[in-house]
Amino acid sequence: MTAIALDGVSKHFGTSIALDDVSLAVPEGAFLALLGPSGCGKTTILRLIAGFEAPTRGVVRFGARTVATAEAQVPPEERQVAMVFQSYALWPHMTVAENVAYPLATARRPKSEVAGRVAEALHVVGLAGYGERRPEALSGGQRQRVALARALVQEAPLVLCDEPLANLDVHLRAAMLASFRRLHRDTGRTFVYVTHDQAEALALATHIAVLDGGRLAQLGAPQAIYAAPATEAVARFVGEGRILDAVTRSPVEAGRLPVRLAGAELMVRAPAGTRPGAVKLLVRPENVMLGGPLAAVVRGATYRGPAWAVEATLHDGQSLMLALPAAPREGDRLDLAVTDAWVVPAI
Ligand SMILES: Nc1ncnc2c1ncn2[C@@H]1O[C@H](COP(=O)(O)OP(=O)(O)OP(=O)(O)O)[C@@H](O)[C@H]1O
Repeated sequence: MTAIALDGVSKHFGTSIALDDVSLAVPEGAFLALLGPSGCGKTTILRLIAGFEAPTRGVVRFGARTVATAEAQVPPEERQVAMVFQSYALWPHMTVAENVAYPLATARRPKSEVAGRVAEALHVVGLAGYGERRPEALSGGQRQRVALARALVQEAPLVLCDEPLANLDVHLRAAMLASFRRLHRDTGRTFVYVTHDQAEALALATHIAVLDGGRLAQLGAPQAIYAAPATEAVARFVGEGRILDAVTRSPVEAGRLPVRLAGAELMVRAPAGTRPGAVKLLVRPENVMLGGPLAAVVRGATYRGPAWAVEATLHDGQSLMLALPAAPREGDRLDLAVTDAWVVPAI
């Protein structure tokens, strides 16, 4: 069953086009990450789903129910969505428990029920026993977990998150990623999660929608987006790697294609319909090994902890990245093999 669908949705703000003919659908229980650079339209999609904006064109549906067209919109409070913001949006004068209880109190639920559900939500986010504190007496990560508990305490089947980890340091982020993943799994709710951080999207999502300039560039599973980006923009935005010019004379057979790169023959993956001629080849660092037909010269290396990120130039002047356990010297010669690469579809 489809949880959320956008059908031909555009959103204009005056003359500025925030979204241009976006169609996407995800099933119930999905974790959809909206990913893309600043200004690509992520927050606008979230606000259209929440009901804070109306589409200029197109339809927003929750399951079979139409919640918005250009002409008519269901108001936010009738959409059964819970929201988690980057800024936490906690009331400073209320205790943690009162903050979490707020949506239930405004829904006039009986006190006995509220207390039980608040305690349960705080337990789920790992904050049992923190109910009587004020938000100011909590760390950033704890505050974000209060905001998460407040979203969970509502019976909303849909949880919308707007860059909830953007203000947290790297360790808290890692811990919160685990919390989000567990909560998604345990509650079975549908999450829509805005982020410009590809690592977050890859770690959390069942579905990633990559946006580029207000258009949907690709919707797919994290593994599919990483292994087979649909456009050059997606290839550059998700994961590391270089896009190199190569040439093929053959048609694709069973997804495989022989290409010529800097004088060497490689077998790579390619989308059906790739035509003979010039192609763009995405080569990721983890697929470049020592010992192969590509002569290269080291241009530089950056220490990354587990390995050195090395930039090497091929004899035609194009460069690629690889990981090496020890630092090479600039000017060192390497013989490289590319074990996997993807022909980025031409559009
Ligand atoms: N209320 C508004 N009025 C005018 N333009 C707007 C409004 N809201 C968004 N926009 C424009 O629409 C485009 C998409 O904005 P949106 O906030 O959805 O991007 P985003 O991908 O969430 O970016 P960020 O990661 O920086 O938050 C941007 O060019 C933005 O300037």
